Order: sequence, then C-alpha cells, then structure tokens
Amino acid sequence: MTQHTDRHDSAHAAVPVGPDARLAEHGLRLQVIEPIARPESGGDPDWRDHPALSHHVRAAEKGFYEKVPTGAVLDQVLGCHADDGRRSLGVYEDGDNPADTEPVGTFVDFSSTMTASPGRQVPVWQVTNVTVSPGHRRRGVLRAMMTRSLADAAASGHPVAALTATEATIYGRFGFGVAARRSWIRVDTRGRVDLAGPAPSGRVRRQDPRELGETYRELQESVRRQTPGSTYRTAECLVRWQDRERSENEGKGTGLLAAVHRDERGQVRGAALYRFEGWQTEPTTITVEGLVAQTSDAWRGLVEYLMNLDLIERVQHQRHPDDGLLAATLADPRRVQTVQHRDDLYVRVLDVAAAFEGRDYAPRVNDALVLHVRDGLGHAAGMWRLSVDGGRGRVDRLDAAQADVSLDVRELGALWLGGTSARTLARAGLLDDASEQTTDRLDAMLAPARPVHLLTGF
Ligand SMILES: CC(=O)SCCNC(=O)CCNC(=O)[C@H](O)C(C)(C)COP(=O)(O)OP(=O)(O)OC[C@H]1O[C@@H](n2cnc3c(N)ncnc32)[C@H](O)[C@@H]1OP(=O)(O)O
Repeated sequence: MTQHTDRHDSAHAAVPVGPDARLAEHGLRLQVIEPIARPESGGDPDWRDHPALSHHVRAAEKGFYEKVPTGAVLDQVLGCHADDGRRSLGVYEDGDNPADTEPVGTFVDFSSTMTASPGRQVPVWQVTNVTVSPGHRRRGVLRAMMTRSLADAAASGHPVAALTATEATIYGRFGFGVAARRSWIRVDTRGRVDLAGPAPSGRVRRQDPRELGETYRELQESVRRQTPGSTYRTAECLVRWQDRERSENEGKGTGLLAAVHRDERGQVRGAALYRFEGWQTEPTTITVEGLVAQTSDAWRGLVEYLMNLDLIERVQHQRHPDDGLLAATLADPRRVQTVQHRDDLYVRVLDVAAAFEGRDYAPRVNDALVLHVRDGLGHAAGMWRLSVDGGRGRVDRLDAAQADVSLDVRELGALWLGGTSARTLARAGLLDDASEQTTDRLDAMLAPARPVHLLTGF
C-alpha cells in the first residue's frame, strides 16, 4: 500500500492548457445553443425559427457522412431535440454568426437517467453528436467542448456522464472508461432451430409497429429499469420504433415489423422489432432492431419465433447483450456467430460519492476499501473510502490515508456498474498498488445484480 495525499492529486488536476485560450489562439470560440421547446401546438418546430440549431444539426450530420436533413425531416429532428432537452455546443470561427454559419465543431449534451442497479436510477449527462470539421482537427476543439460540458454536468448535479464512441481511443483521456460491451451476432437459422429448454408458454404474434402505440415503449421502459447501464430512451428511439422517420420513405414506413409475446393470460410480456434485408441479400436475413422481454417465456418465445421465420436463413443483431444468453437458449449454441465484440457504453464519474452511493451492492458483502483516484480534470480526484454493508454503499472523502488501490478516473468509470472486473484491469496494469486479494474484494463488492448492458444508443 502507498501513502497518498491530496497534494498528489493537485499535480494531476491541473489542465495543461486553458481550452478556451487554445481555441482563441486559432481564431475560434465556443458558443452554447440552449435547448428549444416545441411550439404550443405540440407539432414539430419549424427549422426556420431555429437557424443556429439547424446549422448545427446539419454540420453534425456531415461530420458523420450522413444525409443532411432539410425541410420537414429537419423539423422532425428538431422536435426530437426539444423532447430530449438537448443542448448544443458549437465552435465557430471568430466573426462568424451561428445563425447563418455552420460550426466547425459540434457537441450535444442532455440530462437523462441511467439504471445503476435493477430498480435504481441516477441522473446521467449524455454526450453525443461530437464532430470537428476536417480542416480544424487537433486544435483543441473537442477538448474545449468536452471540458465545458463536463464542468456544466458536474455543476448541475450529475454524478456520471456517458457516451458511445466511434473510435475507442478518443475519450479515455477525458476520463471515460468502458462500462459495458455489446456483441454483433449472426445466427444461422437454416432448418428447424430448437431451444435448449422447454417450450415457452404464451403466444407470439406479428404486429405492425405503427399500431403498437405505447406497447413497445412501456415494455422497453420496464426492462431498461432493471438493466444496469441502460438509459432512458431518446425521442429519436420512439420515432424509430414506430417507423415514423421522415428521412426514410417520407415517413410512410420502411417495412419494420414487430413480434409481440403475450402470456397465457393475454398480458404483453415481450416484443421484438425486426427488418427483412431484402431478397437480394444472401443468405436471406432478418435484422433485429430491438428485443425486450420481461420473462424467460417471453424471451424464449421471441427467440423461437425469430429463429424459425420461413424463408429466412440468418438472423442478426448488432446491439446484443454480451452475456451468453442466446447461446444458452439454443439447443445448438454454435449457430451463434459473433461478428464483432466491442466496447459500447463509456462512463465518466463526476461525483464519486453520488455515483457509488447511487447503486446497490450484493446484500451479503460487508467490506470497505480506500481508493485513490487521479483525475486530470479534477472532478473525481481524491482519496475515497467505499464501504459496503447490507446492500448499500457509503463513500467518505479522506484527507490522507493508506490507499488500497490507486487508479485513474477512467478505470473508476469502467468499474462503477460492475461490468468490467477489477481483476481484468489489474492484470492489464491499470490498477496501481492493488494486491490480488484487494482486486478480488473489489470485484465482490461491485458485482452487478444483472448483466450490464445499454439497451438503446443515444
Ligand atoms: C460521442 C460521439 O459523438 S463519438 C463521435 C466522435 N466523432 C467522430 O468520430 C467524427 C470524426 N472525427 C472528428 O470529428 C474529430 O477527429 C474528433 C471529434 C474525434 C476529435 O476532434 P479534435 O478537435 O481534433 O480533438 P482535439 O484537438 O480537441 O484533441 C483532444 C485530444 O484527443 C486526441 N484525439 C483526438 N481525436 C482522436 C482520435 N480519433 N484518436 C485518438 N486520439 C484523438 C488529440 O490528440 C488530443 O490529445 P491531447 O489533448 O492529449 O493532445
């Protein structure tokens, strides 16, 4: 064990270069576009009433090489922004007016909730739509937007921030660690696909997603509240689930299909959204776009339904939980092929006490460890004692103490929900001063009650 004090942290807490000053050196400045509201009619906002935000949205889409929304499509995007309370940070050339220019850097943040343990939610600050125009990269544009956003998140009482990343190397330096992974799987469904366990009870029927009404939304909400790492669905998700995106087929629907499981009493217990990839695709393929099940029968019923669709030779799902459940469900687990196994949810701890007291712990664990956290941006830096007893956690800030383990805030974010094991991080050389016994104790303390998974992206 090593003696650490807060003096040690102050060296790490210093931001190397003032991010706004660095922007100014390049003739750039950061500007915030506050969240907008829907008009009183409840309809979509008119993009002409929100010129700065409209330019921002278009710049972000270009940054991801997506189709640039205009007209009614853009109105629908702005409606989703309003519903989520999205705020937009833009970086502009000096002298440019955001109302008639696209920003050179885009960044969107908004407040939502995340399941920390089954049945327990914490506020989460979600970050998305981060782009920097190709001519302005490596001038600190991202750093300026991220530094500002995280400071605002901490000041407004968010214990954690979260994002999903296009590249795994970008966000660690800002303190984001991999808290959950996902699998892109393909299942060979040629011939009869049998389940390993007994036949599921209840019935599965096909339904038009545009007629599902609240059904999918309510199911998804009930499941995600029990799933650590899952966040409240975005407005964009709602539009997609009902196949109402105006960017696709003018909002008239794209052939998305739904399957709904009802138990023996007729109660809806699960649903899947899926899409046929077209007759030109070989082998003939169904893509699952969402699957939520409240019970084992609903899960098995939906799997049996999807895997035995006539004329379909492959079922794929790009956001599948990384928990081995599907392979265990099928009589022949080798039908499941993992195309990609990747980092998904990144978490950044901003308030150590609120984050770790905001989740539950295994009821029989009674232990305490002192963590020394390094944080270049300062938010989580310090010496913290985490005590776990009777399923609840308590965090005390210490002025000076013997640390059981010393780690970067990035690793703290990875560990928070229990989706990444301390033993793995220690073997990778990312936990300092931690004995094997300490990492085992940390893993026992942080083990999640259910697999950590992000049900919907944002
Ligand atoms: C949550 C999301 O939205 S994920 C989507 C991210 N966006 C994209 O991938 C779109 C295409 N890429 C881009 O727009 C840009 O390259 C960005 C946003 C990734 C980076 O923007 P920049 O303004 O160039 O970054 P900035 O100059 O602030 O660099 C900050 C730090 O990150 C590093 N960095 C930036 N991009 C990358 C990268 N792709 N890989 C590794 N490191 C990176 C820089 O070297 C710098 O490090 P330092 O502070 O230690 O010197």
